[in-house]
Amino acid sequence: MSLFNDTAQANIIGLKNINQSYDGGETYVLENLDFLVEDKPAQGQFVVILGPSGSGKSTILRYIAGLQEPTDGQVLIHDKPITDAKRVGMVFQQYSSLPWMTVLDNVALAMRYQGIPEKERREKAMEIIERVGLAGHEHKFAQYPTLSGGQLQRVAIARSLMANPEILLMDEPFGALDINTRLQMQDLLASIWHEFHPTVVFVTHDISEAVYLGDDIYILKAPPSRFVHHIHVDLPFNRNKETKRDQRFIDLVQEVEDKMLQVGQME
Ligand SMILES: Nc1ncnc2c1ncn2[C@@H]1O[C@H](COP(=O)(O)OP(=O)(O)OP(=O)(O)O)[C@@H](O)[C@H]1O
Repeated sequence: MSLFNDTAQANIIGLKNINQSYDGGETYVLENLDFLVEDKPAQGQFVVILGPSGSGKSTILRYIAGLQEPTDGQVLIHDKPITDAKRVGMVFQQYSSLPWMTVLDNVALAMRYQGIPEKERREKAMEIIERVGLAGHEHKFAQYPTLSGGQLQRVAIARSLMANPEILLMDEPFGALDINTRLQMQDLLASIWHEFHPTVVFVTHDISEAVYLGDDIYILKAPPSRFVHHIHVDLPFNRNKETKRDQRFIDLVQEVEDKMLQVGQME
């Protein structure tokens, strides 16, 4: 039985029958992989991908961003072959800002190629800088240690939001942050998501983070990888610190952990 709802009217993301080899077909990182994300316009959704190290999570994000084509298979956005990934934003674990530019210039740059006048670009950039909690830092260079790791990830999120992405891809965005900053960033992301409601595809190794942020969690097995589990997160829409003490949250974390242990033992 498919893990995905293939009766959905329309999918915003469709990976179909994907095979990926990096050594000319001797071994496959991904084999017969499908990944469908239903289109929920004006509502968005938050999908989390978990899987062992090397199971192809970043590879999957690169397909959706249009940065890489699979060895075989189809990559569809809105049920059409991916042609233009302009409305796909991406945030990586490593800071993806330009360190020789200020925070304001980094954020405004995302709109430079859209033909929007500079004054308007800067005003819009300042709104988003304020939204991610960086007001007062806009004239600093986007580099460490002028800004902390958490602040640099705020810049990366602000940059990605500027383009008003329909799809936001996040590859372990909080993986390098200390625990307090990580928790703050999770709440920032959750509130931004409620406001902008893009479709987020989020990769993490942190199970508690996956359950806290996700609507749906998909788990990859080790290579040759494909998705082997789907867990729907039936927690309230608005989550906060209290949610993590809720018995349902604790049970879901346990369920995901059991499934991760199980995939670790799969051939
Ligand atoms: N361009 C490439 N050339 C060769 N091998 C690659 C390339 N990109 C990825 N791989 C290999 O494919 C496998 C999957 O890589 P990928 O980065 O997608 O996994 P991941 O699940 O994101 O890993 P991690 O959790 O460790 O970040 C790894 O074995 C990696 O070495």
